Amino acid sequence: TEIYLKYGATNEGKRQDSAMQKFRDNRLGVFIHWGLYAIPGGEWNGKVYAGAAEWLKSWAKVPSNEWMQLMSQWNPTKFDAKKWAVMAKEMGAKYVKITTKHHEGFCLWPSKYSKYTVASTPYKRDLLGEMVKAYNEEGIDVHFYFSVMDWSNSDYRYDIKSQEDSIAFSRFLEFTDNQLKELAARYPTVKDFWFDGTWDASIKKNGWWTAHAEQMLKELLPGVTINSRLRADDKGKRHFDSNGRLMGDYESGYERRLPDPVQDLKVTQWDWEACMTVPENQWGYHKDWSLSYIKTPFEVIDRIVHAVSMGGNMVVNFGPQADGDFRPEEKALATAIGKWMQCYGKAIYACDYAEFDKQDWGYYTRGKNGEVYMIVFNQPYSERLIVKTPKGISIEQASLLTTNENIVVVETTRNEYNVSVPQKNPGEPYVIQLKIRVAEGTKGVYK
Ligand SMILES: C[C@@H]1N[C@@H](c2cn(-c3ccccc3)nn2)[C@H](O)[C@@H]1O
Repeated sequence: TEIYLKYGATNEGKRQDSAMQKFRDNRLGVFIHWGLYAIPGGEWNGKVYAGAAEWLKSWAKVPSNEWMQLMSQWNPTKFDAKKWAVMAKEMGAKYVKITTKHHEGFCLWPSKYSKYTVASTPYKRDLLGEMVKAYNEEGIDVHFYFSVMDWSNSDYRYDIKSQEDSIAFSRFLEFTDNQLKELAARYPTVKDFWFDGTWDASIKKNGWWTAHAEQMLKELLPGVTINSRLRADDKGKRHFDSNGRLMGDYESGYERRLPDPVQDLKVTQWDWEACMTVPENQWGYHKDWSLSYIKTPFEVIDRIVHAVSMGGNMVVNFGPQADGDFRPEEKALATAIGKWMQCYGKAIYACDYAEFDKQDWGYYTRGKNGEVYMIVFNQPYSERLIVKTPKGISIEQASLLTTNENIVVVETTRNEYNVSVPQKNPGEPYVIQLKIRVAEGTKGVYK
C-alpha cells in the first residue's frame, strides 16, 4: 500500500513533452568542470594529491578564506567560448552541462548574492553567459550543474542538530533559491539543472525544499528538466521516493558506473543519464594524469553506446585548464569521438533500448522508425554474430551502416540468427543495421 507523501515524485512514467524528448534524443553530452580548483590542479604546498582535483580543498584541508584567495589568480586569458563550442560540436555532443558553482562556492557568473564570483577576479567577464551564448549559437543545448553544498558559505550545514543550525540553514536555502532564480532569469535558454552536493543529512531533513526548488524552476522555465539527485522526499529518501517512484525527470545516480545490460534492465522503464570521467576519478583539471588510468577513445565510446543501448544518456567530462584552454589529451579525445559519431551517430542520436537480449559482440539500439542497430565492439573468431530476437520479431535484411554492403543472415533456430561480419574488417567498432519484421499481435515497443 502507498504512503501519503507531500514531497514525493510529481510525475508518473517518462515525460513525453517535446523538451524531454529533446533531452532524451540528444543522448551524448559534455560535462565541463571548471573552477578555482583548476589553478592548483591537484597540488597544494608542494604536495600532489591523487584524489579528485576539484576536491583538493578538502584533501589538503585548506580553510575557505585561504582557498578563495585563488580568485586573485583567476585569469583564463586563453578562454574562447566559441572555440569551446566548436570543440563540442565537432565531438558530436548535443548538449553541455556546465558547473555554474561547484562545492567550493566560486560562481562562473557574476552572482549578486555572493562575493565569490568571476566579477571579483582579474578576469571580470561573465564566463557562464559567454558559454551559454556560444554553445547555443552552435545549436548545442546548455544544462547547468549546481552544487547545493557550498563550502564558502558559513550558513551551510552538514546536519541540523540545533535551533541555531536550523536558522543558519534556512538562510542558506534562501541564498540558494536566490542564486537559482538569478540563473533562470539571466540565462533563460538553459534546458536542465543537474544538482549535486545534496547527500548530506541537512538536505535529507529538508526534503520539502528540494520539491520546492524543482517546482520553482519549472514555473520559471517551462520544460526545464531536473535530475533525481536534487530530490529527497518527506522521509529523506533520495532519487526514488518512499513509494519507489522516481523523483525529478531522470535518474542521475550513474556517476562513473553503468547499469548491467543483463541484471539492471529495470532502468529501461525510466529516463536516466550517466556521467563519466576520462581518468578513473578526476572531474576538475589535474596536472598529473599519469597517476590514473586514462580511457582510450574506444573505451569512452563503449560507455556512450552502453548507456544508449539501455535507454540512457551519457555525459563525458572535460576539465579545462586554468588558462581557459583544454589539455591535448581532451582535444584528441573530442576529435576521435566526433570522427566515430560522424560515421555511426545514426545508431546513437534519438535511439533507445531495443529489447533484444545482450550478446557478447556488443550492444543493440533501436531507431525511431523501428530499425535495429548492432554496434559491434568484439568481433568473434567464428565471424558469426549471434542474434536472438524477441518473440514475434524476425530479421528481414541486414546491411553495414557506412557502406550499405549487404550482410548475410542465416536463421539457426526459432528466433536465433547468425549475422555475418563485414567482408572487410572495419578496424573500429562498427554498426550493422537490421530490418526486422514484426508478427501480428507482437507485444512491446515494436507492436
Ligand atoms: C559529478 C561529480 N560529483 C562530485 C562528487 C561527489 N562526490 C562524493 C564524495 C563523497 C561522498 C558523496 C559524494 N564525489 N564526487 C564530483 O566532484 C563531480 O562534480
